[in-house]
Amino acid sequence: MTTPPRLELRNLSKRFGGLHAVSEMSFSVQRGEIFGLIGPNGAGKTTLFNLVAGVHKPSDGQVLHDGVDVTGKGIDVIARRGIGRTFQAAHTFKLETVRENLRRAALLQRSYGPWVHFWGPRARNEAQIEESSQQVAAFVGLTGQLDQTGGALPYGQQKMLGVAMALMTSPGVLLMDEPAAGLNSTEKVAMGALIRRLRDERGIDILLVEHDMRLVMSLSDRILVINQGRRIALGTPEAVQADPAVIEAYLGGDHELA
Ligand SMILES: Nc1ncnc2c1ncn2[C@@H]1O[C@H](COP(=O)(O)OP(=O)(O)OP(=O)(O)O)[C@@H](O)[C@H]1O
Repeated sequence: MTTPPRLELRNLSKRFGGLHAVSEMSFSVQRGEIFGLIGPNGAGKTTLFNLVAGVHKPSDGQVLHDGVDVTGKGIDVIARRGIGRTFQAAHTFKLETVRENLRRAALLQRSYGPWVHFWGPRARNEAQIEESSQQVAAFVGLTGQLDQTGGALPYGQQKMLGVAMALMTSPGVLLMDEPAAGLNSTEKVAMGALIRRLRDERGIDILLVEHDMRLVMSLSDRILVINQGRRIALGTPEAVQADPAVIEAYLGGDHELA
């Protein structure tokens, strides 16, 4: 029996009233893959991302994770299945230490849904959480900052903390929404290296939504380009950059395609 793809979208659509934000989208993210998702402003990237993450319910179509239909499941179920999403820097807890942020992220996964009363924070082994926090902090380069408050970290490290928090839920696949946004060029290089290590050293597959073309082109194995909610190209970075439909979609846009 062949192994199912990590994520598979089948004819997925999302309408907001009369607006077709995502239309009949089909693609799969394979094991060991960094899969880029790009498109001009308003193309439907965030909507698609939120459909996979369980924030929105699709109007039509299916989402499969490891071959299991998870269509329309909520964020709690999605997270518990091992589909993680990075926390935006804005969603880290600024007044709490890095260690406390990581602990919260570990507990979040347990504190949703009907099991909340059984899975109260105490039910999880605190020593285990501390050990994971140290491992995750070391992995993203925040060991020396464990006792600093989130708000005291430079912005680049706050974004690293957002990735670290996602790792506390041990995801098999990670949805990353603009990990490079707001970073300077040195921080972008560090974030790119981290994303590669997530795949290479932790075996985490990545669905990457990113406006920084240089980064997405250099990291992704394959890239899906969407515009007005529809697929316009899917292929290697080289193939999509040379695709006339992609060049056309970006002409006059804010983003350079190189
Ligand atoms: N909750 C919502 N209600 C109504 N319309 C929405 C909603 N969310 C998104 N849209 C619309 O759906 C379309 C796709 O938006 P989306 O945010 O997914 O695009 P995007 O590719 O992520 O854009 P950007 O690159 O600017 O973040 C847009 O026309 C947007 O206005």
